[in-house]
Amino acid sequence: MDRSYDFAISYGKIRVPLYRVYAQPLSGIQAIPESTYTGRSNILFATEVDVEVTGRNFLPSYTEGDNRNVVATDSMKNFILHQGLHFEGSTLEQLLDHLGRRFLLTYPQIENLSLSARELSFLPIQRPGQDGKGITESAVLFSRSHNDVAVATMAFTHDGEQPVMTTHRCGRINMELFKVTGSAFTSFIRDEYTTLAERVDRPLFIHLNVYWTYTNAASLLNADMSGYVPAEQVRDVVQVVFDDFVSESIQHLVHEMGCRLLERFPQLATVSFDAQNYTRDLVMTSESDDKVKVYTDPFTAYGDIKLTLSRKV
Ligand SMILES: O=c1[nH]c(=O)c2[nH]c(=O)[nH]c2[nH]1
Repeated sequence: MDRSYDFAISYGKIRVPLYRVYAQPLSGIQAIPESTYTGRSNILFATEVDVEVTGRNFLPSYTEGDNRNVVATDSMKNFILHQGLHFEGSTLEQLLDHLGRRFLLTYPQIENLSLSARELSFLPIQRPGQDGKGITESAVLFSRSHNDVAVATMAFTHDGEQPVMTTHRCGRINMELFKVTGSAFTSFIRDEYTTLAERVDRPLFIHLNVYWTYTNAASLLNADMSGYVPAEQVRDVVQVVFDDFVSESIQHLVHEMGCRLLERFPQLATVSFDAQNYTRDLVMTSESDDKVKVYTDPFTAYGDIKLTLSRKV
């Protein structure tokens, strides 16, 4: 039998949980008008890391059962956890850069590597100050948050002896934003398939992922964090735009968000959005006050709107 097929192969480990305590605090962040965020203590720096190896030299592990160029995914997990202790940075991206370079130096057998990190969000609990005055944040107790989180992905390869980063993408995912008034969707194509009413003012509920890349990856990794764009600030800009902007559609909204982000952060090259439409269906309007309404979940399929804005070169 002829078995000369084309191959697309990769292997790795997904969701390696890493809880590093007392990592380097994140400071030196430029403040922006839309956000109070200027850094974090990193007393608890928690993330899940994915590692994916690509290349050709481990093809024999598939075709012949020859594992001589295979790094056991269990060793990858141990390597990540071990490096967690040596990590001296303060961001997800610095962690991936640290891991990527060391993976390639440690395992020359690995041709190309993609690493992703997803924040495991923990927020300090609020409590009365030790002096009995005011409310302060605990320095030891953190509450797991299942809100939106920061993500990052980086790819690495060898340039001679040296590991190099080839691509990067940062992000904030799982935002869920409900705006009760100030969003429209009208004047779309109407034909025999149209049941949707024109809505000059709809309650717009979206699930939103935002991603961005830098023009120069150095501003992303510099120890001087003045060019770093924290995912929390991106979230805050996106939220403020949604709050302010009366959109004609989600397409219109994400375009405005994208323009505002590229204006706010000149160091960024691209911003991308994946927005899902979870707009609720109207059930009833109050007879005495037409601002007061009840909505319920809509039909379970949802619209999916995507956009990438790139600065012209
Ligand atoms: O913002 C929207 N964009 C669409 O393309 C669309 N399509 C739809 O049915 N509702 C909406 N809302």
